[in-house]
Amino acid sequence: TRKSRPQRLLKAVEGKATLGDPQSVITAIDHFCRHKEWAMNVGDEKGSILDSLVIELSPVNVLELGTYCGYSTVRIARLLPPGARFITLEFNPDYAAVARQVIGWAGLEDKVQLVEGASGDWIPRLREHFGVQMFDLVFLDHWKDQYLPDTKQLEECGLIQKGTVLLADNVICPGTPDYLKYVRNSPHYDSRYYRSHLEYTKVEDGLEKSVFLGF
Ligand SMILES: O=c1[nH]cnc2c(O)c(F)c(-c3ccc(F)cc3)c(-c3ccc(F)cc3)c12
Ligand SMILES: [Mg+2]
Repeated sequence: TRKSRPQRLLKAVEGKATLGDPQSVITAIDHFCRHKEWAMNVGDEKGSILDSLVIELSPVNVLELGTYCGYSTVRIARLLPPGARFITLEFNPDYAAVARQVIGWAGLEDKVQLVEGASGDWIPRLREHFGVQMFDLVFLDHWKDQYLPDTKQLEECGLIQKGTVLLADNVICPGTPDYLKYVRNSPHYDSRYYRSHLEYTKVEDGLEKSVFLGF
């Protein structure tokens, strides 16, 4: 059967990137998505905003919800300090299989723990399963309807604490209205919108950065 889009994206990485060179993997994916086939990676424009935030935060414990092909996983992992811990959750096994290979091609497999399954099932088990106490950064980039319930579950499990930064993709396109209303109206979050564009297009989209202020 015809290869899937993620598999074609992986072929583009294998054909163009240099093994062990994360930047070449990022460049190869962006080229493929801009010139061959659009795919829902955070992309180069929003990716640069993500980079700046990771560099500024220098997070030790990072959670990504929604791995897809591993593009943002590579963008984040390549900037983490030694000893940092990075868990990325992916629901779709086909996406996870491609992401493992993309992350491997970037030479970052030792920095990332890719966990397959539903975020709602895994969030309550992260502490006892991975020994993580809290996250410094959570990148929300999975299913838009899951952003709010997963955030509430992370709060309830104590995995979001004073200073934790939530960064959410696609808050305009396709949009996450209930999540935006929550973080923007809650006295427990300091929220701001980074205006950008839907990956590889001129359509408006952006990232919402929300800092938890404590209960
Ligand atoms: O689902 C997503 N997760 C994470 N990031 C995403 C992302 O960065 C996107 F740009 C899109 C997107 C936006 C506009 C569009 F036209 C197509 C796809 C989606 C998305 C939205 C609705 C769907 F039915 C399927 C995919 C996602
Ligand atoms: Mg996205």
